[in-house]
Amino acid sequence: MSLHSESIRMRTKSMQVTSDTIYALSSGGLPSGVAVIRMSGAKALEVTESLAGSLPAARQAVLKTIRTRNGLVLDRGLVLVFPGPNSFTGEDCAEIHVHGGKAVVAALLAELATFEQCRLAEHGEFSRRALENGKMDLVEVEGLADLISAETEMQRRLAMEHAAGGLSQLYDGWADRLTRARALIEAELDFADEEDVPGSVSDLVWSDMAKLRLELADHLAGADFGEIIRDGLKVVIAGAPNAGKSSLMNVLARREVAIVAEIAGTTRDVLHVDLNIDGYAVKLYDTAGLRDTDEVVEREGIRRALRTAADADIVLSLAEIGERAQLEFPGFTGRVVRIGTKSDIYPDEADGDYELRISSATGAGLAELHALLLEDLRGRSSSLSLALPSRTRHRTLLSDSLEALTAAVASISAGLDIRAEYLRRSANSLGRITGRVDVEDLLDVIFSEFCIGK
Ligand SMILES: Nc1nc2c(ncn2[C@@H]2O[C@H](COP(=O)(O)OP(=O)(O)OP(=O)(O)O)[C@@H](O)[C@H]2O)c(=O)[nH]1
Ligand SMILES: [K+]
Ligand SMILES: [Mg+2]
Repeated sequence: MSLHSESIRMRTKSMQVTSDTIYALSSGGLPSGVAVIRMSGAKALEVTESLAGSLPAARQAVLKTIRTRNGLVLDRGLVLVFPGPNSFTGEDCAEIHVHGGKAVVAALLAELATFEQCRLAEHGEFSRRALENGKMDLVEVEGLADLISAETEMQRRLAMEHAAGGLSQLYDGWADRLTRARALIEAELDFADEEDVPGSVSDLVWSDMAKLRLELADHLAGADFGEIIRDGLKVVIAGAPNAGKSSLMNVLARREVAIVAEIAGTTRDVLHVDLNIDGYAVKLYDTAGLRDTDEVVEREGIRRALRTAADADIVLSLAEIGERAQLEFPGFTGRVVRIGTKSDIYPDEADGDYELRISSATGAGLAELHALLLEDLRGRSSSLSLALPSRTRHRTLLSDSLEALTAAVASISAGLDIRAEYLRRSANSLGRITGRVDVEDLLDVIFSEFCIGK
């Protein structure tokens, strides 16, 4: 077993480790044209053979009649086997593709349950086994989960980058550089009197580490954008009562999400819809109109409105063009877009000082609002690459790694052993993102690049 899977096994020890063969309906809701039932574990092939009469060649789809052990025909369908370790989980795996009728699938699952040591898989258990067997690292598993829940094109691309190992490759590459630097330093420390070690490698090491520090900082700066792609851009509609906030929400959502009325103070709760703006997920919030009031429920609504605005990426501050309201959003440091509403009844272009003038009634200005949001989104990324961190977990560990690397580079007057220790910590934090360890690599580099074992 590799050190990698060893470390993951240790980390996941608290999880249930069993030798059960698991099965599940891996395709979506029923009824459907085809339903895929997946199996993984020691008995997967034996069970498949029992159901299909014989086993197809590895990784080849063959049409079979699927029967219970009593000879009752369940269905005809494609059968595939993936003997381990060349499978998704690393264990023996099989797939049976049957017709996606509820009774067909129920009958097949019931038959599977009759086999010893076979049981229905728990949530994510196939992926967990793949992780435990070193088939995927943590970032890839997270990416796979994101890929399955992706609803917009950008979410899909980001998830694909993670699931396919793009991000892991980056982190592994950096961890290798840190390990190499440490190896060179350790060699200088331990074997400085031996001839085979280059005299002073320090300059090379530290200039590469300074470069790596910049790359890491640059990458970390992309976390904001990565999180916005994954979680959606938070856009909050705020403004005075009757400014037309709920009307805008409804027209952007293309359905009657919020109650619209002439009565000021109609909206109390924070309402929310998910939009897809050219492939980007946008979370749009409608909030209570902001004003001084003694009414208890409305006051609570206003408190929630301000709290939601404080958390926003963008606040759309709406005011009826004739009203000229000036609003404050305490705690919010992002972009406020001042929007004048009901332009259909205020045709004078010179009225008020607004970035945009809209009418939810006629649709005027909505294309410009759409363009503004899209431009804002695109402006948040400095590169075209989607190898971006997208979770708080990534951000925290990358910050730890950067902090340690910064300390290593900056501690010029400290001993090499101390600086090497900072490098170790930096690599360790990267390794914790993907779930890899680097001890073995360190030894490999030391013993392969220098003939110090003489
Ligand atoms: N002419 C015109 N009327 C509008 C427009 N947008 C909204 N209104 C009207 O303005 C009134 C208030 O609209 P709402 O969307 O409920 O306003 P709001 O900002 O959500 O109000 P509160 O929830 O009470 O804070 C309603 O009578 C709407 O029909 C518009 O673009 N043009
Ligand atoms: K209203
Ligand atoms: Mg409203």
